[in-house]
Amino acid sequence: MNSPAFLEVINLRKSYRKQDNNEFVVLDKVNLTIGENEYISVIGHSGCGKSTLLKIVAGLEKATAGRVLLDGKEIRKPGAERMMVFQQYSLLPWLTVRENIRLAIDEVLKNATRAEKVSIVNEHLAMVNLTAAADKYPDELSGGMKQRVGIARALAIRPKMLLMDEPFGALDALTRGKLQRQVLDIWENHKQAVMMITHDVDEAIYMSDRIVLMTNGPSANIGEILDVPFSHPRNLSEMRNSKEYYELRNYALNFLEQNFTADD
Ligand SMILES: Nc1ncnc2c1ncn2[C@@H]1O[C@H](COP(=O)(O)OP(=O)(O)OP(=O)(O)O)[C@@H](O)[C@H]1O
Repeated sequence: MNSPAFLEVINLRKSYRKQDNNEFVVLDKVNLTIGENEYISVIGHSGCGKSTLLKIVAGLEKATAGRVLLDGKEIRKPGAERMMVFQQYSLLPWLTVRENIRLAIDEVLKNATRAEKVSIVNEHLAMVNLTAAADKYPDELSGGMKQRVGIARALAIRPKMLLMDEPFGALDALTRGKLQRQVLDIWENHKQAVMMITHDVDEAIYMSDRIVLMTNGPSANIGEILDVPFSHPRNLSEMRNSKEYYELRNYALNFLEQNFTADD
């Protein structure tokens, strides 16, 4: 089932030095590969190190030991081939929707002509249904719209890999469902490697090809990786009517329950 490795996380360890000078090991012996067109979700209890893992892949944090390779090359710093979408929208409030997306394109696609840049902005505004809101400022947008700008901005750079840290976590259930569908539509049409952190087992099953279940920290690592047995494009109501859906859901929930500690 696994496609050839595009992202390779090899024996990754991340620790911090505590105030008493002892080492606090967040992640230890983490091994993971992600295929070029694969959508992976990472689930685990709060504080187990999911964001730390994502930040190391993004190049925002350094591993203490081990290696992370993208397309065979070691990741040492952030790069435009890996774009990050955060739970909080991180838009520049003094720029319009269009300008927020354009800024990212100006920074990364330096050789594109002005006309090409305008066309990329328009294409990505349309992709997330924001054409009508293009000239609005972030303050004038709902949470779901802001998150769509963040996603359009990340995709506009045409990254090889999309890194998302609970991208739907701050949204109400209805908006979350709509945005999950939209992101899945985009991904089903323009496949790329995705690593998405979520706390929501249903979201992980709906969207991803494989689900990475992390053990609790300290020294967290990968407990199990579950294959999601549904092909794309996916239909949520059909999936929810199937036995496999509930078996997988229960399996993942049981895993998380068994790894529950007093700190959670
Ligand atoms: N800069 C840092 N210095 C010291 N400890 C840190 C630092 N960053 C993270 N940690 C610790 O590493 C552990 C993992 O944090 P991380 O944010 O990766 O967890 P998480 O699984 O993403 O949590 P959540 O689901 O709550 O977002 C936590 O115990 C956290 O306190």
